[in-house]
Amino acid sequence: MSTTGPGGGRPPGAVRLRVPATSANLGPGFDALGLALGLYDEVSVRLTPSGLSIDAVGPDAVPADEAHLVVRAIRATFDELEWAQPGLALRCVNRIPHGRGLGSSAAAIVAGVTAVDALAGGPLGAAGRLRVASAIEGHPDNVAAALLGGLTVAWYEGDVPRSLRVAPLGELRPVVFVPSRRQSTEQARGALPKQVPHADAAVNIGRAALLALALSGAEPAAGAGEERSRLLLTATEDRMHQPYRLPTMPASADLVGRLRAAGIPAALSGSGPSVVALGVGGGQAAAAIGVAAPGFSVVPLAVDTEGVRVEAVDSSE
Ligand SMILES: Nc1ncnc2c1ncn2[C@@H]1O[C@H](COP(=O)(O)OP(=O)(O)OP(=O)(O)O)[C@@H](O)[C@H]1O
Ligand SMILES: N[C@@H](CCO)C(=O)O
Repeated sequence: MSTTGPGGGRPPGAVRLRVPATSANLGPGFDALGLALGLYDEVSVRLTPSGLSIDAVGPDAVPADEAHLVVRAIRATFDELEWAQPGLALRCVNRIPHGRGLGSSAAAIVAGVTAVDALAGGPLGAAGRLRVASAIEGHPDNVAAALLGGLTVAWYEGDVPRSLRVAPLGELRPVVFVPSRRQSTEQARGALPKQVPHADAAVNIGRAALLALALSGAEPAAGAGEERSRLLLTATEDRMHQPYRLPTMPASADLVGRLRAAGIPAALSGSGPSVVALGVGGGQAAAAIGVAAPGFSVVPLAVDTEGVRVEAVDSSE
């Protein structure tokens, strides 16, 4: 690692940004599909001569030292740019609940990587931000949606993550059901088998392709709202991860089952235990909200179409 930034010194400055929650998988799109949601963490980063201070507000406890995930992402990005590590003063307003399947870790990582890239004048670019953030997160689906907003597909070419974004259907009205219980993504990935039956993989390929088309506005033959709802119900079926994870989350399993029985396209959000309902139009959102969900907070959310937003950057300090 070099000990200097451009011009021979520590890059100066401060940056403030907001970053959205994300729901990954959406049923069949395991590790590939992501949807950005209108719920935001806010992060301000100021570079200082030395030391580390973290002022974090939010319902979940976070470390106040170098283990803090935003700090780890900032450090990784300085290393990537081969710049000397600065002191840091962070202020975080955390609204995305942690360990619930709403992409809190991806949001923290994207915030750190984007903050440094913005202060440095953008040398990483979109591809570099995705690469650095995915390497920390371990998979690119939440990260892509948090960076780009909207509906994203993420994949690897060799070991290089790539992503594509579309603005999803304007009538999409996501509702998330958030339990108080946490489950780490690492734990939830531990429930997955090394191999799945070929027939299940084939079903998932068809469902994921259908979901991407249906969510990005491709018209069902008859063009009617009800038809699209039915398509989405089919398109959110999954045989790759939920059959293995849901038995470890009985309340989420029960809720997904009851929402789907009511005709509402529902799936685990990310690795759970939150559940996401992908209703189309106000009627389906209201129907989802009306399904009894004891133990869950019911949160209707807009779709975020922008991704992480740098709200202020001052490189002159
Ligand atoms: N804003 C934050 N500041 C610091 N650490 C955070 C922040 N958000 C998340 N983390 C860290 O990430 C952990 C949660 O990550 P995890 O991947 O298990 O769940 P998630 O990202 O909320 O859900 P999912 O990945 O399934 O969408 C927290 O326990 C915490 O250690
Ligand atoms: N695709 C990841 C998302 C985690 O939010 C998983 O299901 O483990």
